Amino acid sequence: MTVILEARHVNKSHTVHQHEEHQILKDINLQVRQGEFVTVMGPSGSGKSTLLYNISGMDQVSEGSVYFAGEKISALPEKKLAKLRLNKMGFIFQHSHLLKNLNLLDNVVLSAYLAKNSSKEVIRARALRLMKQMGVDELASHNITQASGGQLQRISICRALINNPDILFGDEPTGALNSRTTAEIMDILDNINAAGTTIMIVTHDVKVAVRSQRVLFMLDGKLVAECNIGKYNKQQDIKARESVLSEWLTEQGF
Ligand SMILES: Nc1ncnc2c1ncn2[C@@H]1O[C@H](COP(=O)(O)OP(=O)(O)OP(=O)(O)O)[C@@H](O)[C@H]1O
Repeated sequence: MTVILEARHVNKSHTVHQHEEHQILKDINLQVRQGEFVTVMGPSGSGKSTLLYNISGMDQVSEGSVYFAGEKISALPEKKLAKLRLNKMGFIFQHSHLLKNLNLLDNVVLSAYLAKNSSKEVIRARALRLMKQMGVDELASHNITQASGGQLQRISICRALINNPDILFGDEPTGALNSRTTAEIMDILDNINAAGTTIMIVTHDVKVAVRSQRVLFMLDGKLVAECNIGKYNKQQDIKARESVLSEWLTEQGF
């Protein structure tokens, strides 16, 4: 299958205490195939979020290269990179980061207005269609204080999908949700992945990781292990997948 995202010998350092260099990512080599659903796990502080931000072009690697759909994005000027992120990538975070001075529909359409690939009418119709699919269309004219955490996360998924991205990145997208809402959001992500969108998310939660095809494990800035659990299908016994993954995580000392 085609590789959509690749990291080659990626290092990332931050300067701390004025001159001291702190190396966060250490020689990361990684390939994500088109249509895959990959999760990244590991202890707090191991570098999971840093990995996500550096391979999605949200942050700049210190050394090494990142390729997206065959193009070396780690060398792109910021303007070109921003355009590529806008058109080809979607992002969801632990907290929805929606704008409080816009209603929820306007939050969803904003990045499509910026991308200017379609008319405003077409974009609004697509946004309402997405919001309907996610069960939040009735909240279109509400603001962020008038929706629950789960509803806001559905809205941020609509926002991430509005430009029809090839890949969806998530940094703890269910981290602030209860277990029932987590399962609902994961059902949505399963469907998005089944429709062809590649997904890569960082999570602490086995119940989230169990939905992915491949789990990468990070320790002290390095990718140290991976577990291939195969594509999740709704007929499968989720408990069996969970126990395979939990056993593997125990082996990693998690
Ligand atoms: N901008 C920065 N400047 C200096 N250090 C940073 C910066 N960003 C992250 N770090 C450090 O890099 C390390 C990895 O952070 P990161 O957030 O990537 O870890 P994580 O595995 O996602 O952690 P968590 O699970 O707690 O979210 C931490 O020690 C953190 O303090």
